[in-house]
Amino acid sequence: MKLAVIGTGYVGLVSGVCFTLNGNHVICVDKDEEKINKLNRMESPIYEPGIEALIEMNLREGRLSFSADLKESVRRSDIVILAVGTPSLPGGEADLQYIEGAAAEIADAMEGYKIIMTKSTVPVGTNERIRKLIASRTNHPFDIVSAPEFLREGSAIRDTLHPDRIVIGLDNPQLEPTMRQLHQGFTENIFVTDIRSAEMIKYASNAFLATKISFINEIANICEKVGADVTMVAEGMGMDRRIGSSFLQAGIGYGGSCFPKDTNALIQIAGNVDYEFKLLKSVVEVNKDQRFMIISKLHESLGSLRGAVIGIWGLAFKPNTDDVREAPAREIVEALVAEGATVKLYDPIAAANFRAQYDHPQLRWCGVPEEAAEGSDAVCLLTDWAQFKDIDLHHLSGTMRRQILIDGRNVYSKEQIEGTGLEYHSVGRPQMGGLSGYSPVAGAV
Ligand SMILES: NC(=O)C1=CN([C@@H]2O[C@H](COP(=O)(O)OP(=O)(O)OC[C@H]3O[C@@H](n4cnc5c(N)ncnc54)[C@H](O)[C@@H]3O)[C@@H](O)[C@H]2O)C=CC1
Ligand SMILES: O=C(O)[C@H]1O[C@H](OP(=O)(O)OP(=O)(O)OC[C@H]2O[C@@H](n3ccc(=O)[nH]c3=O)[C@H](O)[C@@H]2O)[C@H](O)[C@@H](O)[C@@H]1O
Repeated sequence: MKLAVIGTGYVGLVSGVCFTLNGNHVICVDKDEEKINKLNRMESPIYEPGIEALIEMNLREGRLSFSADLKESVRRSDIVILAVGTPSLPGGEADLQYIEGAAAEIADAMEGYKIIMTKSTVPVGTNERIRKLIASRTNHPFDIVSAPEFLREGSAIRDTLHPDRIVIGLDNPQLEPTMRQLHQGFTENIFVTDIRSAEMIKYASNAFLATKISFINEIANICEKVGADVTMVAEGMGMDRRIGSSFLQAGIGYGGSCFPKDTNALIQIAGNVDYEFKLLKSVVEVNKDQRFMIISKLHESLGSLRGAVIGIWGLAFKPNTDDVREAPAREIVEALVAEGATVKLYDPIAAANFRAQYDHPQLRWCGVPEEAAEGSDAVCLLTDWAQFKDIDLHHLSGTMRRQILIDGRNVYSKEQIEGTGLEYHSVGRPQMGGLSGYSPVAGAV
């Protein structure tokens, strides 16, 4: 089959490249000519392990091409996939301007029957809006399919090629065989449903995962006060298959381009039909507060932060990505600057993106994690990059002005901390290192 994928962000590029692997011909389209030029030079505009090798292989084998010409690409395709952004408007609801703009361009380019498949995350009813919009601009026949995407940044290729499930929302049952053929080899678990339910499955899934994270973060906050260890609690909970062990890692909360945006959008979707989604509102509120736990722990150890030097390890919203969209690090760094600290920042790949969005005379940019720690009063680990696990903490402690390590992602074990001389604080675990162990608050036991 011939596909045109509109938008070369994570979703468009990764799904476009992966659709070539089961024999389809794919044109990845973007109106951003800079991105298309980069891709034609076999350079990926996104950081995703393995993507450049796949681009190179498929370009060479002639199954993949890149174009800024949407009209021509649509004309040459049987299936047109919408993978443009749906960012948040100031009120939280999804901004559909890119979806509507692309749909109008597709309609104007059509010269025959097309399947228009939406991979972007869109509010319930959007695919029907797309249908009306296209029908108002062309007499050519077409069908609409909702195919929400569940990939994660950093493991996007594996998630696409080996998904837990593929969700397909359609109202023309004759499309089902084509949809199965399109996804052939990815998984047998293809869940076919109606369009509105497919749209809702995407928001409900992201909201549920965000809920698990905020839930375990609140349990962690309680664990700290009662002397329990949240990593043990999560492990013990996760053994119950009804609960599951994933997304129970306590820390400084979720960030990224999707959970914050999609939870707010679902609150709005509910609000539009006069339903107050109280649970999800709390999930968002808990997440907003959780990052400031880092600042509270710094206050506990250092008192005032005026004149303090704080090292920051990790700026990306999670490891294996250079994405800093809605990264908790941003507000933490801003708070440190506002309190008068000098902040030494290190991230293996996201520093340039972070700096492009936020810079300040109190910030010092570091090339290695040890440099960010040197002369610091405290180091705060905000992203669980694998490299941090292997740092020589004994040596590090000797280079710091005060030996305080605040681990916002529970990376280190008791064994790694013992004997380093570091006063170590993590999330929801009994205190280890320089200070004495936990002392239960009155009434807790
Ligand atoms: N980033 C992720 O990990 C995931 C994202 N999603 C959803 O997928 C959608 C896309 O997200 P990202 O891939 O992050 O997108 P992105 O926002 O990074 O990129 C979208 C691209 O579309 C292009 N574009 C916009 N209008 C266009 C037009 N009319 N013609 C051609 N190109 C156009 C833009 O230039 C941009 O390069 C969103 O709805 C998002 O919620 C879903 C699952 C995972
Ligand atoms: O709709 C989307 O865009 C995507 O959003 C998330 O994917 P992603 O944002 O790439 O990253 P995750 O791995 O889900 O992590 C999100 C955030 O939650 C945090 N997290 C995750 C898991 C956990 O146990 N604890 C935790 O704090 C991470 O540090 C990160 O900040 C979903 O996992 C994908 O299924 C979905 O397709």
